[in-house]
Amino acid sequence: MEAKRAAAERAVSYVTDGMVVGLGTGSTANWAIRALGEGVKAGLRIKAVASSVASEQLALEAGIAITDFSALSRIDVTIDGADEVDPEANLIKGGSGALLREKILAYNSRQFIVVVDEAKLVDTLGKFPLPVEIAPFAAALTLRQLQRLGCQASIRHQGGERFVTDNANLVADCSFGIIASPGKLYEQLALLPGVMEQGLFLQPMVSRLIIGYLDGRVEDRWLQR
Ligand SMILES: O=C(CO)[C@H](O)[C@H](O)COP(=O)(O)O
Repeated sequence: MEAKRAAAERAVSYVTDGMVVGLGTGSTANWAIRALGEGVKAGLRIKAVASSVASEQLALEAGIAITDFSALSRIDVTIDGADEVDPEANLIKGGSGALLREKILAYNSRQFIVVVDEAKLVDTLGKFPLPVEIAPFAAALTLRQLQRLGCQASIRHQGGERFVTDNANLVADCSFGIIASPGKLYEQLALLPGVMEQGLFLQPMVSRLIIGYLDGRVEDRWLQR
């Protein structure tokens, strides 16, 4: 918890007056939202856009005003977590099912800052099942196509019910074990009808990677974008 918090708080130190800030989703992003809320209470002036209903609620509770996606023409910085990070800073995201809005924010931000604890670092992506957001009406067909790519795919459930995203879609969790070529898989998934978004976030997308360690260290890597 402290490692996630330390990484998130370092990321928030890059937010300055007048910025439009994209808010990620998940426990690490939540630390960033809380820290931003403290900043706002102390006088920081920002506009924020949230990647999920959950993050929007937390932001409002923290005193951060939320702007609608449709009202934005630019996003200065988005701060978000990840489920896995490989040595090239390619990511798996979507553990909380917010991948579609998260990717729109990341792609449209001048800076995309990823905040993780050291447990998220991997040599090769794929141990964490890759979340893929799919259209509900064609779920069975799309699931079969995903399986043909060499994974075990299943529809995500929560509390005994199918998990429904904030965009009214479903999530297929795809266990590949090892993703030998993230670029090739990205293209294959991008070509599949019924796939609304995939949890692979490939470089060059991340502009800064901040890693919190259990011993209290924070590693802050600037990556050209
Ligand atoms: O992609 C995400 C949500 O869709 C999260 O950033 C990812 O699941 C990491 O979560 P946490 O910070 O709780 O470990």
